[in-house]
This record gives sequence, structure tokens and C-alpha cells, in this order.
Amino acid sequence: AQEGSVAANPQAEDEAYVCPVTAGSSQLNLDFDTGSADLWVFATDTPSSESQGHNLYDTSSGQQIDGATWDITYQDQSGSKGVVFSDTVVVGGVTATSQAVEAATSVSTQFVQNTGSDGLLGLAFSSINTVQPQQQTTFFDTVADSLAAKLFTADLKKGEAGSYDFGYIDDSKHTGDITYVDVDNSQGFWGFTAGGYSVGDDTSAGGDSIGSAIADTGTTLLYVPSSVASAYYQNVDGAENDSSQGGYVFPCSNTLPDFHVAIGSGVFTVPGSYINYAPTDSSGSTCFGGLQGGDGQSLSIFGDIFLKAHFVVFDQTQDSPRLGFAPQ
Ligand SMILES: NCc1ccc(-c2ccco2)nc1
Repeated sequence: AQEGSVAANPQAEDEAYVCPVTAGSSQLNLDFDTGSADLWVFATDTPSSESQGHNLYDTSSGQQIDGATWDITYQDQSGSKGVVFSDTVVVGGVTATSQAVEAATSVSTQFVQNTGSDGLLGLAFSSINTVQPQQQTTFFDTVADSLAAKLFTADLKKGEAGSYDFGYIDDSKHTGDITYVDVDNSQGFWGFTAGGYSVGDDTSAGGDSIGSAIADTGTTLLYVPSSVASAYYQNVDGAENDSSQGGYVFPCSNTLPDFHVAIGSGVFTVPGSYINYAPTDSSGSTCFGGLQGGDGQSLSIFGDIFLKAHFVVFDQTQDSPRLGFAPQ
């Protein structure tokens, strides 16, 4: 049975975390994304006007899947599209033979400009993979039956390398018990129900329920209902929701309160320091919040700001999928 571990390296400001992956004969740094289900890469087929500065997947090592294409648009309106090869993909020593590697023939400017990422490795459910006419499986689904245990874990960290482990739980990576909650994968995501929340010294997480949420390593920030974001920033002097800046900003001189949320039988805390995401300009006077209100979406997105404060288990060992959360 297979098991393995790969480093999760933070990009600037922890905007994303990229991991070394071998696809065929090519070494790439991919953004592992539990919010999508395509493994797509910058490749020798990508126009050179779009691929400068990126490591490229050499398609000559793969077998092209005849007639297969893909096209993906993410919530931030970035996206890419292309053709599909079958090749061997290795992540932390775990080998997927005949893995669909989606080679980009077009990539949006956000990806072109982010030369730290050579593509994405989707870890959501294969039901939302975009390959047509025959849908393909994610890396995890491709190797699932060969793993010692049908699960992977995410141990992202603030400002330093963390890890993704496949096929086992490394108990040295978490303190305390793992709290498990049921997953609703009907939308293809690692969906769960978040309970009440609280702010600062009140660790009760007794407030209104946040409701439906997804665990999404490919989203930088923590998006909650607008009422929850508003209640949080009432505690931050000078905070304002500035649409021209894209959300809540505040004077960087603030010491931000912690954010506590009930999930299952546990209460999980995001330290206030994690919610001081980054200065909005070089003067460093105004800072952008790591906790933001959703744009009217009914779904909260527990992105890296939340995930990097915890050890998270993405578990398909049971009859139905579940998520596990533990303090690190
Ligand atoms: N949640 C999926 C996702 C991941 C990364 C990106 C991205 C855009 C530019 C650089 O990276 N967009 C969306």
C-alpha cells in the first residue's frame, strides 16, 4: 500500500501553497486545491507568450487522450483550458499511473503572472472534473484504492512550509483529538456545516450559525456570511468595508481579536494575527482582512486563513466522506 508526504510551500503573503510534483519527466510546482478537481499544468503546448517563467510539462512523455478537452473558470474569474494526456504523476512518493494531466493551451493573466505556480492539482471530488467527453479522476481518486488508508491530510502553516500527507495520519502533526464532521459532497466540494462563532476572549462560539461551508485550500482567505464579517470588524478600531479595496480594511496598528467557530463537537480558533492578512500598499498603514464577507454566496469558504491554523483530514475511509479538524 502507498503512503507519502509532500511539502506545501507558501507563496508570498501565504496567497497560495505550492507543492513539488513529477508529471512524466517534468518537475512542477502545483497549487493543491481542495476546491477544484482538475490537474492542469503549464506545458510545452502552452503558448510561449503565456508560459514565460513557468516550469513546463513536456507532453512528449504522455499519451494524448484522443478528443479530450477541458475548460475551467474559478470563482475569482481566473481560468484556463486545453487538451489532456495520460501520464505517470508522483506526489511525495505516491505514484499515480495513467493520471489525466491537463495541458493548458490558454491561461488567464492571473496564472500567467503567478510564476510561482505551474498549475493546479485538484483535490475536490471527481464529479466536478471538467474534462469532456469523458470526465477524469483527481490524483487522490486515481490512487485512493492503493493507499494504506483512503484519506489525505493538510497541515498548512503561516509563513512557513507545511505538508500534505496521503494514505496516513501523522499524529505528530496535531495536538489534541481530531473532531470529525460529515461531508456533503453533492456540489463536488468538501462541504460541511459550520456552527456558531464568537470573537476575542469569548471562546464559546455561541453566536448565530455560519451554516454551509467548504474546506478550500485553493482559496487564500476565510469568507463568511456578511453579517458575521460585520460583527467581527465591529471589534476592530477604524475597520471599514471598502469596496474599492475589495473588502474590509483597517489600520495596521490594530491587534485583531481571535475568531472562534464551532464545528461538530469542537471549537476551532483562528488567531487574530492570522486575520491581519497584509498591508494594502507599501506604506503599511492600512491592512486587508483575512476574514471577509462572502459576495452574497450562500456558501462560506474556509480557505487558507482558517486551514493554516489547523490540521485537517480529508477522509474517505468510511461509507460517506468526512472532514477531521484538530489544533496543530
Ligand atoms: N481556488 C482555485 C484557484 C486557485 C488559484 C487561483 C489563481 C489565480 C491566479 C493564481 O492562482 N485561482 C483560483
